[in-house]
Amino acid sequence: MTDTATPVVRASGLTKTYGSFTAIDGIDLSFEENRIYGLLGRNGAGKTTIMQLLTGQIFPDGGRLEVFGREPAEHVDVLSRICFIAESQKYPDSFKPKHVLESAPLFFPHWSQGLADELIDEFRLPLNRPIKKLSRGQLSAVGVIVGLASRAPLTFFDEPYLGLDAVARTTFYDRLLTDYAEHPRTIVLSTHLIDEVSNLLEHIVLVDQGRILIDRDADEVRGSATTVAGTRDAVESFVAGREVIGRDGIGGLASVTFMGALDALQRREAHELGLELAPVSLQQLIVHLTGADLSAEKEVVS
Ligand SMILES: Nc1ncnc2c1ncn2[C@@H]1O[C@H](COP(=O)(O)OP(=O)(O)OP(=O)(O)O)[C@@H](O)[C@H]1O
Repeated sequence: MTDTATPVVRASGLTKTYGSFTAIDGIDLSFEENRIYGLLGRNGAGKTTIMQLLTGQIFPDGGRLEVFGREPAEHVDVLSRICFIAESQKYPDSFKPKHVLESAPLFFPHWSQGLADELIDEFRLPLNRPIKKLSRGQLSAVGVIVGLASRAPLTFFDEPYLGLDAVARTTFYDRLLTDYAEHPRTIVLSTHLIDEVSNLLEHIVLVDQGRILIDRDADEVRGSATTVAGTRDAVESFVAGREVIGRDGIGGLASVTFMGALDALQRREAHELGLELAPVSLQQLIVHLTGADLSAEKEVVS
């Protein structure tokens, strides 16, 4: 990887309309090689549409798009480097998981059978059961296994966790991180479980109503807000006059998140008041930036 490498995805002014409705409104986007991107946003924001455009499944109505330097829909060699795990992947009626997993290596040149076999065990996937009889979580596991074992240079997961229990989701996140460390590639993860995947994400693209609100390094996004925790009175006096985006607490204890970072002096002041500076919840930040007000919702006051 070099700094001058061509981005894996480069889009400018990308637009997609459905009749008079503009689903994607002239966005600019660039995905670098070997990074994990979080594509975040509320229902209907345009996340799936962006992924469908980037994977050549639908055509843009305007703008320019290059994936691995080429227009994706028209180049088989580009498509062979992409894996897209859709939210509700459809399979032929007669298919069993073993059929999916037998055919996947034909599509993905970097396929790892060893990783697929380990994941089949970890997700306890019944290989011989008809796909239409699988539970929702087992169906999601099929997609997660294909997405990870494909080791495709550009892998999209569109809300891949539907029905997966907490253990299975943790397996997915852990395996994604360890395999990514050994086999770096570009991964784009669309999810609503923002806090759960927060530590995986290196870069955040926040979409709202077909436009991009944030396109920034995840640490920078986290650094754009601060959480202080301690006794309620001390916390409230410390945050007075600040732009509060989230409150949490119980009894005399409170934790409040506000926009902005603290300088060294303000950090010392917080320390002297007995306040702790805690990591910011990315979810709180995103909810705030996309318009909903959670400030009262999460507060637990006894
Ligand atoms: N084929 C279509 N015809 C008309 N409108 C569409 C079509 N596909 C998507 N849309 C609209 O485009 C917008 C973006 O949809 P999209 O599926 O990309 O959202 P999303 O961010 O993935 O949402 P969610 O988180 O709910 O899956 C929505 O308002 C949706 O109703």
